[in-house]
Amino acid sequence: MNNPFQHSEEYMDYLMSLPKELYIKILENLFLGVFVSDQNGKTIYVNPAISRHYGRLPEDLVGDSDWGKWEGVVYPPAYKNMLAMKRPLIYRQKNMLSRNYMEIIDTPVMKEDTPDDIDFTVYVIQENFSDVDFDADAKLMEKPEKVKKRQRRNIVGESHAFLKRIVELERIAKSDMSILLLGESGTGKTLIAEYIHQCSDRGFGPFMSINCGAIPDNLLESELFGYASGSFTGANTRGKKGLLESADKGTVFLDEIGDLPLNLQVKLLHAIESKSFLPVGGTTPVHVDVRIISATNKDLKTAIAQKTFREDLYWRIGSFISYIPPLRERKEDIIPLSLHYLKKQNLKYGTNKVFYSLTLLALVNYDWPGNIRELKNVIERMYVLTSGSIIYESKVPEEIRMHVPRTDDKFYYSYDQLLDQVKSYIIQDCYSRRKTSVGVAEELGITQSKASRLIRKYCAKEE
Ligand SMILES: Nc1ncnc2c1ncn2[C@@H]1O[C@H](COP(=O)(O)OP(=O)(O)OP(=O)(O)O)[C@@H](O)[C@H]1O
Repeated sequence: MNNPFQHSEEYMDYLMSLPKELYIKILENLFLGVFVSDQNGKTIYVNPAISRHYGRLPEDLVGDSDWGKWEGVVYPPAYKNMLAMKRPLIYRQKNMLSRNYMEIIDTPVMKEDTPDDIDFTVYVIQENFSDVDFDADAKLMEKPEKVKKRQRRNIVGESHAFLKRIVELERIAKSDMSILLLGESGTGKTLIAEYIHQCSDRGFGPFMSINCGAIPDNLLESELFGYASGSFTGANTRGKKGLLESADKGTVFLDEIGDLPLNLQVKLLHAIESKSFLPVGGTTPVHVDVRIISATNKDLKTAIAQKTFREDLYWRIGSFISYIPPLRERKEDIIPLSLHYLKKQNLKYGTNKVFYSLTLLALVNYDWPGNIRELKNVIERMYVLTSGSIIYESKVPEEIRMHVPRTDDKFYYSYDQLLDQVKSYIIQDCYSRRKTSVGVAEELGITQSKASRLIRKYCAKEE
């Protein structure tokens, strides 16, 4: 297609005078994924944003004309249709890494002298933004100091599933509403609770947290509410402030609230409603001004039905309820989080280690039952185990490397794609152990030339 918007000669001259580095920087910093293929379908340019969608590094894709590799992550392929129609195509594809839909625009650029021939094709890829709360983002833009705060914190996440919650919580932070964070262990509830506190007007006040499930019941009451002098044997004679009092003008984070014993649930409910309570053994009420943020990975609705959690307390602590999705439901965050934790290790030890692309792919394909806590541990472990500068897939713990993605979504993988994935895992695993095509051929009972071909296909860089 010829570009209908032709520049004037002067403007063209101006564009030509700009340094090449500027164009590279612009493309490299685009949030949208861009890649370009030549007239034969060979990839000639890939920007870093593509890694977010495909879990592969640009350098691993450039020079590649094996569309099967791309089709393995995006379904259905539309490239051939675009070539036949010779006009821009706009369509949606399901990203096989994140399971989200992406919007893609393929634009063929025709040759100047033979306008029927494609010179190259530009592909622009973006997530589906339909569920983004643009109003909330616009409000944040009006308040640069808030955005700065957001950047200051160590909260990493680019998926809409995650960003949507964060933007919502940033808004709620300003009010004094109680917040209940629900989500599996390791999803970042504690980190987010601290962030809410930072974003709130209480940010300069204290942030006190307690794990209700980790402290024996008999100590929990005095930890929370403090005790009066001489209230029990062994107690400090001057008495002790409890967590609620220490957090006055700040925020109290009650982690594992589902483990709070029933008698303390009653006392907590009363303290929240009257903004005062009696310390253990005390007779004078203590008045406090605190905001309560709670978290649990338990199903509180079931606990209410089983009468182990009070419904009135549930509504008190959960004026706003936010569900922090597990990592397997926001796979787009795996690569940014992995890079974040690798960067931290590099900074700590003054090194410059990088991931091999298949390492990242293996991480993305795993379900992470321990969520971000597990991911962080795995990155730190791989970092320590790598003596060179590239963290190869062989350093990924075996249970993660051998994990074949779930296939409960039938539309998700075709039979051929599934077969290809399995082949890829077998070859990669065998090659990471045997190191040579002779070894792979021997172990799998195939000819060496077939082994070499499969290694080139599935572990291209390592051969
Ligand atoms: N979005 C994030 N960006 C960077 N690091 C994160 C993020 N979310 C969580 N982490 C890190 O993952 C680890 C676990 O997070 P956190 O303790 O907040 O989870 P949790 O949901 O409170 O877990 P639990 O329910 O077991 O208490 C921490 O080291 C935290 O710093």
